[in-house]
Parts: sequence; structure tokens; C-alpha cells
Amino acid sequence: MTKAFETTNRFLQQAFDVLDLSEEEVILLETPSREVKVELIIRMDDGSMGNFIGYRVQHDDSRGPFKGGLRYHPQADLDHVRSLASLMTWKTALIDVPYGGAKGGIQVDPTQLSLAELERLTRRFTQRVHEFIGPTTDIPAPDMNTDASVMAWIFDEYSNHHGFNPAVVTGKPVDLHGSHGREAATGRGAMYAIREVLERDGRGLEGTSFVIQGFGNVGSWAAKLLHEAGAKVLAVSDIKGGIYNPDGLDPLAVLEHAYETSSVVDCKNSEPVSNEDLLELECDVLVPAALGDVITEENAADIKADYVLEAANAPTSFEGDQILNERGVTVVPDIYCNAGGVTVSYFEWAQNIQHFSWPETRVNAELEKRMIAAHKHIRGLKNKHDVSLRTAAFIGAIERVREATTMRGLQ
Ligand SMILES: NC(=O)C1=CN([C@@H]2O[C@H](COP(=O)(O)OP(=O)(O)OC[C@H]3O[C@@H](n4cnc5c(N)ncnc54)[C@H](O)[C@@H]3O)[C@@H](O)[C@H]2O)C=CC1
Ligand SMILES: O=C(O)CCC(=O)C(=O)O
Repeated sequence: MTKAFETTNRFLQQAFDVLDLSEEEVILLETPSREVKVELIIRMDDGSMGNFIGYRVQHDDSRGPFKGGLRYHPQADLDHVRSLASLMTWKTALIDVPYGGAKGGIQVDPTQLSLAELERLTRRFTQRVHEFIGPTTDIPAPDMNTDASVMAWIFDEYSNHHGFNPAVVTGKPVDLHGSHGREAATGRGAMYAIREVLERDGRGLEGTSFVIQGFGNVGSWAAKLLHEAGAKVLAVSDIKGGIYNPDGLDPLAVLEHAYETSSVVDCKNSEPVSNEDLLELECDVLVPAALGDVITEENAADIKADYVLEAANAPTSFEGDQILNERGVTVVPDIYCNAGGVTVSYFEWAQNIQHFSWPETRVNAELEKRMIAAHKHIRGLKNKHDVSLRTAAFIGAIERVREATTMRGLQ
């Protein structure tokens, strides 16, 4: 077993222990259903040959078609993609959308590719995996370094092979069968998640201070929506570095600066802070919204926040999580915190199948209902079993997947 997948399974094991599952059941629930590895050869703009590796790991489909994002990143190796695919199984079950879990990845630094090269790479990947994906089998979506344009290319390329079918992929542009509210959904869901957790503790978003690592889709939407809700965003960062203002940043001004300069760095009314130091700033809520494995045994003891809101997938190592728990820091786990994305992906898929479009108000209201319901579910299990929010979330998810697996039976 490799590291990222092993970490996911160690977290799962804490819930398996509470549920007293047999070894056979553990193997069944942990093991991915199918792993596809493809070589991707493309013509680069300068005429040379580009050679990349892509993955699609389909973890579990007992509750519905495989579902999960596609990541473009140099570290998107089989171990990471496998771990992220497993997390999708538990996320879709916890938030109760009729899907299983999958994830895709291409090992590439997309900043080194032109737009035309990225399109060729995406189309080649779709050509290599089109037999394994489909509206009732496996539905990709955006993740790190992929966006609505990438989803549009997948939709188009898939349609070249199978005929028009926008429900093969979610997170598409709104004008190309995408859903209103999908782009903001993960950040919005994270905002609802922390609002529910704070309310339970007799606190509110108004005046609560946040520090956010990552200012891409998830981080920037979370910053904007939290600011609108009256919270104070003290610091944000991207891969190039961070910015800090103890009186609070204006996320809209930061967005404008990032749009113009491709980074948050050097935004006016802020001082610089490194990505490492940002994690240890004084604040109420720390929001990792970029890469995984950033809170570890190296820095968990130095985190000053009362809450860690896991907008990223797998931002906390097993040891880091133990330290945070021992110190009384409340961790709002990834499979709940960032489930808003796949929830609105589900709404998009349902709209595509019905050839019907929802207004954004309906999307946001339905998302809010599901985030509130999942929080109540997790809270009940936490109290029942006296476990962390993470273990409670896994228990809730495992119970649903286990039940579906049992009802479908073995051959
Ligand atoms: N996009 C979505 O709907 C969902 C995303 N997520 C998770 O949220 C996280 C962020 O995803 P997106 O916002 O979609 O990606 P993105 O590609 O839009 O943005 C990523 C951000 O992280 C920053 N970043 C990258 N490497 C970094 C590093 N080493 N240190 C600090 N910052 C770094 C980038 O500069 C960028 O600001 C990922 O863990 C992803 O799996 C989870 C659920 C859904
Ligand atoms: O929207 C989706 O289908 C999945 C998004 C995703 O990759 C995730 O939740 O980690």
C-alpha cells in the first residue's frame, strides 16, 4: 500500500473499528473496483512529442455510477488518485447523492503547456478512457487545475464517440449544459459547513476570522462568500505565496489583483506571508484549500486556529489529525466540508438527464438543505459513538455503502 491511500485507509479503519466490520468487509470496502492507466502521446506546439501518464481509478459503484473529479498535477500519481477516488466513495455516500466514487489524474504541470496543448492532452485522455466513462457508468468533473473549459473538451470528445450526451461530465460551462452555481458550489458548501459547526458551538460567521491556503476555485469562492457573510478573511495564498492583513482582506480586490497578475502576491493593503507561516497564523478558522498533506506532525502543534475546515481533499495527515484532536482543535473533515461540489454536480447531471435547467436560487437552496442534513447526521453519529467529526462522517458513509453492497449481494 502506498502513502496517500494508506492514510485514507487509516482514517477509514477508525470507523471500521467502531462498526466492528469483518476483515472480508474491510477488504471489499477498501479495494478499488478498477484502475485504468493510460499513456498519452500528443504533439507539442514546437513539433516535439509530449508523453504523459493518465489515470482513472473507479473505487466503488454500489450506490450509483462512479463519480469524481479529474486533476492535472505533477503529483497526480496512482497512489494519490486511488486515495482521492476512495474519498469520493465516502463523500457521495455521506452527502447522499446516488453515486459511487472515482478520480482521475494526469501527471503534468499544466502551467508548462499552452492552451492548445492542454486541449490536445484532454482530448487524448478522453479518447483513451471513453469506454470506461459515461452518464451511467463514470462521470468526471473539475478538480485541481481543471475547469469548465476542460470539461467542455471532454464532453465534446466523448460525444464524437458516443453521440451528444452532456451528462457524461459535470462542471461544464453554464452555456454548454452546465449548472448555475456549480463553479461556486464547493466554496459555498464549505461556508455552509462551518456555519453549521460554529452555530452548534454557539458562535457565528459574523466577525469570525479565517485564513485560507489556496485561492483557486474553492479558496477564492470560499473567501468571497465568507466575507459576504460577515467573516474576516485575514490571509490567502496561492502556489507563489501568501498575503496577510490582520484587519481583513477584501476578497474581491484580491480576486481582481489575481486576475490581472496571475497571483495574489503583492496585492495592495497586505503584507507577504509564506505558505508555511500562513498555516500557523492566529485565526479562528484555518482553511486548507489547495494540496493534500499540508497539516502534518511537523506543524499540527503550531496551528493556532480553533477549527480546521478541510476544503481541500486530504489536507491533514493521520498523525497531524491525531495532534489536532488531542489539542481540541475541531476538524471539519474533507468528505463533508467540500461535498458541495459533487452535490451540485449531481444537480447538473440531473438537469442534463431531464433536459431542464434550474435557476441558481434553487441550486443554492437544495445545496444548503443537504449540507445542513449531513451535518445533523454526522453530529448524531459523533454523539452516539463519542468520536471525532471525521470518524463520525466515515461511519455515516460506510453504513450507507455497506448497506447498498449487502442488498446488491455477491455472485
Ligand atoms: N473544484 C472542486 O469543485 C473541488 C475541489 N476540491 C479540492 O479543493 C482543492 C482545491 O481545488 P480547486 O480550487 O478546484 O483547484 P484550483 O486549481 O482551482 O486552485 C488550486 C489553488 O491552490 C494553489 N496551490 C497549488 N499548489 C499549492 C501549494 N503547493 N501551496 C499553496 N497553494 C497551492 C493554486 O495556486 C491555486 O490557487 C483540491 O484539494 C481539490 O481536490 C474538493 C472538492 C471539489
Ligand atoms: O463534482 C464532482 O463530481 C467531484 C468533485 C471532486 O472531485 C471532489 O469532490 O473531490
